Amino acid sequence: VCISEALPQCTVTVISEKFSPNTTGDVAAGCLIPHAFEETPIQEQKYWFRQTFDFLFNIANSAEAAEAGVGFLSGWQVYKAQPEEHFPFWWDVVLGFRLMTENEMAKFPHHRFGQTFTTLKCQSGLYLPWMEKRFKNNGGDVITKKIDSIWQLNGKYDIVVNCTGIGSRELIGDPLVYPVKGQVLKVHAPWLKHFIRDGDGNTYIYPGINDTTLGGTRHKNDWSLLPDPNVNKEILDQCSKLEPSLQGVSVIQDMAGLRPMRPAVRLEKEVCYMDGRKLHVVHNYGHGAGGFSMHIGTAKKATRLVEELIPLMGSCNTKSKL
Ligand SMILES: Cc1cc2nc3c(=O)[nH]c(=O)nc-3n(C[C@H](O)[C@H](O)[C@H](O)COP(=O)(O)OP(=O)(O)OC[C@H]3O[C@@H](n4cnc5c(N)ncnc54)[C@H](O)[C@@H]3O)c2cc1C
Ligand SMILES: O=C([O-])CC(=O)C(=O)O
Repeated sequence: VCISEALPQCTVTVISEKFSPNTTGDVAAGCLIPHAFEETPIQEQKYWFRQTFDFLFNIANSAEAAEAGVGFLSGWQVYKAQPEEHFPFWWDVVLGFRLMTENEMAKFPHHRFGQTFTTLKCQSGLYLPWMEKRFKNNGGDVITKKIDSIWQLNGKYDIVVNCTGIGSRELIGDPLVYPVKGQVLKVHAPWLKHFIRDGDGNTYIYPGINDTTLGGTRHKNDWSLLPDPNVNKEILDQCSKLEPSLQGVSVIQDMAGLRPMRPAVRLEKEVCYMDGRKLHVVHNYGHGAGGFSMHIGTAKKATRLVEELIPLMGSCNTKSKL
């Protein structure tokens, strides 16, 4: 979407094995709360988060909010022990961040410290199709296909933008990207209006438009996309401890997805060579547990990298194909 809007001189084709509702993003809670990447400078992560927040803030305030599935969500992040940082790097990007009062903490007898703020949430089942429509309205083309080698694209496209998430492990042979399986439950709990997240990241409750997402698990190097019924029980138990009104709640669906974890998001240009052939690639993958929180910031950077390559294209006087 960012490339097709910023670089109208290019024709853009999205090729993917799976589209919504069958992507990692469809499993995600879609809440904007960043997870820090160890090896990406914090100022850069903050900038990506701010760009993403500003983009979704505008959608949430527009007449398109309902169709796009984007809205504000307030809530509590609570900790069993004092966290290292009382004010995380993103505190002044979200709205109204403050520490919780003793009175508020009384709701969480097992926790000693808390933060409260308003952030944004994307209902992925609405947001992803809305983005796809926006892309097609810009003239973008969509093809459903698995790519076994990036060289399949050589000659057909001038630049390849690699956004394959965990697929990059096989497609690009990147050993740094690995799966962290996450399982969530969609439940019917319309009385809940605030999110509750344990700061350890292992228990969260995110009210959405049509349902509430309960999570979440983090199983490193587990490639299975099948939800585990025992884990469902654990999620319900943990979430009911945080929010006792969830005891006996009716479960609509269970889902699992693979977070494409990496020490840093890979956002860079690469020139690949094979048998005398040359292919320009822009990588944009490895968003781990923060794909929603950072997606517009990283997409804008990928767009700038593509823009830098355009003058090098033989066909730059006509239309570049991506
Ligand atoms: C349980 C859970 C909860 C989460 N909650 C949040 C949250 O609240 N907030 C947040 O910011 N993030 C959250 N995330 C993380 C977020 O979902 C991911 O960071 C994000 O979805 C990654 O997006 P992506 O487009 O890079 O990868 P994906 O969504 O996996 O998309 C990659 C696409 O590439 C395609 N592909 C891969 N390989 C190939 C190939 N060889 N050929 C063709 N196509 C290919 C796939 O079919 C897929 O469509 C959560 C994740 C999980 C699992
Ligand atoms: O941690 C959260 O609050 C949601 C999330 O990003 C994940 O499960 O990956």
